Amino acid sequence: MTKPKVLISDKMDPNAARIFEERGCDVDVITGETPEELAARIGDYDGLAIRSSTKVTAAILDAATNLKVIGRAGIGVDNVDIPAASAKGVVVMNTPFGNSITTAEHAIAMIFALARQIPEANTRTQAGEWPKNAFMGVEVTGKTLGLIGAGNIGSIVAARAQGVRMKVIAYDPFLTPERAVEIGVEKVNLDDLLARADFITLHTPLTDETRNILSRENLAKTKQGVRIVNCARGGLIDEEALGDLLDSGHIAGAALDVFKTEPAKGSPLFGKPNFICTPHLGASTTEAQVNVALQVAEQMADYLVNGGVTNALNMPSLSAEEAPKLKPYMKLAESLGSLVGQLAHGNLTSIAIEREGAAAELSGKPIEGAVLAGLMRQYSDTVNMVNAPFLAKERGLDVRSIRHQREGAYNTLLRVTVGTENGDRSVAGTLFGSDAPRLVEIFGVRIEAELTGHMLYIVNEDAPGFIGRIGSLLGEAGINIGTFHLGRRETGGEAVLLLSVDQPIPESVVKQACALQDVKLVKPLAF
Ligand SMILES: NC(=O)c1ccc[n+]([C@@H]2O[C@H](COP(=O)([O-])OP(=O)(O)OC[C@H]3O[C@@H](n4cnc5c(N)ncnc54)[C@H](O)[C@@H]3O)[C@@H](O)[C@H]2O)c1
Ligand SMILES: O=C(O)CC[C@@H](O)C(=O)O
Repeated sequence: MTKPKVLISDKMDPNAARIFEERGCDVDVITGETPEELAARIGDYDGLAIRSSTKVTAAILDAATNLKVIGRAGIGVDNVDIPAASAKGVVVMNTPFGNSITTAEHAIAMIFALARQIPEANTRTQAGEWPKNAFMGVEVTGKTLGLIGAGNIGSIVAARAQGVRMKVIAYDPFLTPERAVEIGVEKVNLDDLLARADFITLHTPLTDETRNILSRENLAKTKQGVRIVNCARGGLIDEEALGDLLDSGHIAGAALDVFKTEPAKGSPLFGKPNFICTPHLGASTTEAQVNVALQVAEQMADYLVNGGVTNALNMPSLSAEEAPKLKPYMKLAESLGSLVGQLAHGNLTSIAIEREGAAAELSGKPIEGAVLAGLMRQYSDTVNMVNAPFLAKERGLDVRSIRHQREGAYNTLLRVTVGTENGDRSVAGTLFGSDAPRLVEIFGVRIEAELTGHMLYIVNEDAPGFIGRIGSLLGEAGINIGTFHLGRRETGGEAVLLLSVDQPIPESVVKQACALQDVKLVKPLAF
């Protein structure tokens, strides 16, 4: 088997390259390329490991003909066009926890730097001024810290701030009352936070809801003398309004690690005495960079080599432990999806995926992704588990996953039912042993067959002599039959024949089969 190839395109701790190699991937480290250079190179790679400098745009993804996974060594993925990646079937992963402590510590450092004006005092002292009377700081003890966003980083900031005896209030619409109690913060609304906080720190992603959350209007609602820290994302604060309120003295100080436009090389905030900044250093500690490099390489290699999915933003997680258990189900699910896709006529309006017995104990989402991939392959060559759910949604397909606790005739069973304008059509399959997928029912007829390679599906009237006739036809056409499976609704009723053959069946032979006595339908299949 050829080794998966990974490109590391941003400066990353060398542990990442080592892990990729140890896990069986070939790895190249090529940083600092222009988008055009990256686009010209990316077609060779199965994986792309990045930090924040590489911008994975739709144009890069268009050129990424082999790409299967993008791994962000860090949290924010605003430099990746996730909808475009999903549409191309590329998994996007991040490392949501590896740099949280480090970034929270940076926010705390900014709070202290602002409270005691350390950067400016340092500069002027080293300039020989000894400006002892120019600086009067504030204590943080007893002050109110307002968190906007109380997720991973916000809650670590809360714990550290409580350690220095600050009172912590938080605005986060997704923070449950129980979690607020657990992390010891008072949950408040945004106006309340703006009115009460002596220090405000931001810890949300940049979304349509959070963009400009500290707008001119909201900044004006803050307490006189407030100090503001942003180590989350540029774009959360109106930088121009911030500058005006720093000048007017309404805001006593501001510390930014992140800017609306990065690299920020000429902000109007620069040079203001009560403004301090760092060049997006929130995650820049040795510990955090080792953490995220190790994690991203482990996760990406796990996906490329074993199919395990961790911390994906556009696909359900699948542990490396669960991945091998799910593997035969994925094959079964994809074959069943493919079978209904090939056989159901008319517009598909809905699909139901039922799991029973042992299958009911497994994660439903990956199985759903595999069924949809099999089904949608009728419409697109580039479909896979990542983009199939998006394609299905685009086509307006109503997708339902159902988990049954009932005992059935099989230890484990998957049933796929599609709704068409001609009614519902359903197929079902099981695993023989622990890993051999088998079809067990097709449109209400019991039949046992392995869905593999080229097959021929025939519906006929159950009558003597038919099997001989179809055998002779295929034999005369030089087509070798591999396996032969029969099922019927009732004696003398409708019968189903499913046979595997060693080569594609020519159209002329299909036509001859259609013309045989008692035949109602002939359909070549491919898996
Ligand atoms: N400066 C850096 O180098 C650096 C390093 C790491 C992370 N970050 C950034 O820090 C931010 C927070 O990271 P995290 O790991 O804590 O993320 P997280 O997802 O754990 O937490 C984000 C929190 O924001 C909340 N939120 C979402 N929408 C909101 C809204 N409209 N109003 C208020 N709260 C809202 C969410 O409920 C969640 O609790 C991210 O933007 C991340 O990219 C920056
Ligand atoms: O990689 C970096 O240095 C920045 C990381 C940070 O912005 C993140 O979102 O994880």
